[in-house]
Amino acid sequence: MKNFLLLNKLLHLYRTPEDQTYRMLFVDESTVKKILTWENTFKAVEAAMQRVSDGRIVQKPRIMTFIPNTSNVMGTMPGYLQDKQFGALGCKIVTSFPNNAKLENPLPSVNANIMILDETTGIMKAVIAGTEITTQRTAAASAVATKYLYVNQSKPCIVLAVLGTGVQGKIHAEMFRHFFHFQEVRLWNRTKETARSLAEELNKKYNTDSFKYYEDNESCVRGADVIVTTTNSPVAIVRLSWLKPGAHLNAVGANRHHFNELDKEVYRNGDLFVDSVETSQAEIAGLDSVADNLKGEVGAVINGTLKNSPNDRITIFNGIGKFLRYRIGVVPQKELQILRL
Ligand SMILES: NC(=O)C1=CN([C@@H]2O[C@H](COP(=O)(O)OP(=O)(O)OC[C@H]3O[C@@H](n4cnc5c(N)ncnc54)[C@H](O)[C@@H]3O)[C@@H](O)[C@H]2O)C=CC1
Ligand SMILES: O=C(O)C1=NCCCC1
Repeated sequence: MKNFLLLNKLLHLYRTPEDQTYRMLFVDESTVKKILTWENTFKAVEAAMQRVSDGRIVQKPRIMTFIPNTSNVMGTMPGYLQDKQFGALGCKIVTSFPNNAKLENPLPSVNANIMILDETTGIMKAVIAGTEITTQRTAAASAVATKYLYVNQSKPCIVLAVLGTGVQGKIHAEMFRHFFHFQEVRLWNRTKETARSLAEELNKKYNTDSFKYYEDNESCVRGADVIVTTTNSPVAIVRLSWLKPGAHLNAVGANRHHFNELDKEVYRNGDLFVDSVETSQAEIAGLDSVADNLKGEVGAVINGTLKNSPNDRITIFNGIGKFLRYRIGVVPQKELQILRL
């Protein structure tokens, strides 16, 4: 207890030679939830993607520490983003412990904290709880990619299919309906009951019947305009023959098995976009096998330096190459104002 109090005191009162009263701020999850909106998260991620592609970001591939004999992993993601509104120097630590959901008192499987440092002195200014930021930022990255690779091409936004209804599945279903007004949002999950109860919860929340629960992944995907995969599946859950020409996919899930949610044939017959070619090449195992289909960065499409795919091509956004830039990029203006206090 004594140690805990001491640690707490040290954490909250960081002394510097210039300013003996410099205080470090801790922004907890409930404060983050009050500050973040889907709109400002979207804008921050959009800006971050652009900065990646115009070179105003310093960021090396994340370091993943795998815990032996488990599927648990800790990711360390340092970086610097130069941007008047969203910029910062910092590091996110995120863990993915898939069995947290099975605990007697279940916890989210993905948990994160973000350290923000002063860019002129290098002194730590704040620790921001990063779980909600990670949740929203990941879905916003898929939404930005979908906007620029699909929606802006005047393609239909009638049916959305979401495979996997955990934390990411839920936020993708809600955020995509919010931004793109899908008439039908199909939900599939390995444990059927989870998808059924999420459909029920969201229909109630939005007073609608647009959220539909599907018993099998094939019927969920067939006929969908946009597909999102948010699972830990080590085997393909989407096949090429189920897809409409010109459909768009966001592959969010899987860490060590990056390409496994989508069948290889999907990659071979689609155009693949990432958030950062450099970090994706370093991180995505097997990227070489589909290198011919890697078109480039979403940020380059936004910046107008990369052409979009023809309308009948399948497009894929592989969300695994994005690291700290979004964690930093997603710290919105209001939060930075708090940090400056
Ligand atoms: N690219 C990124 O920046 C991020 C990626 N992720 C990844 O997205 C995925 C989902 O994350 P969360 O929703 O936070 O996790 P979660 O634990 O809330 O949900 C996991 C989902 O995967 C499903 N699932 C697990 N094993 C499966 C299998 N063998 N086959 C089919 N479905 C299976 C579960 O039923 C559940 O729907 C994870 O792979 C996670 O690592 C999550 C956050 C950020
Ligand atoms: O980038 C992230 O954030 C995550 N990536 C994979 C594991 C969960 C969080």
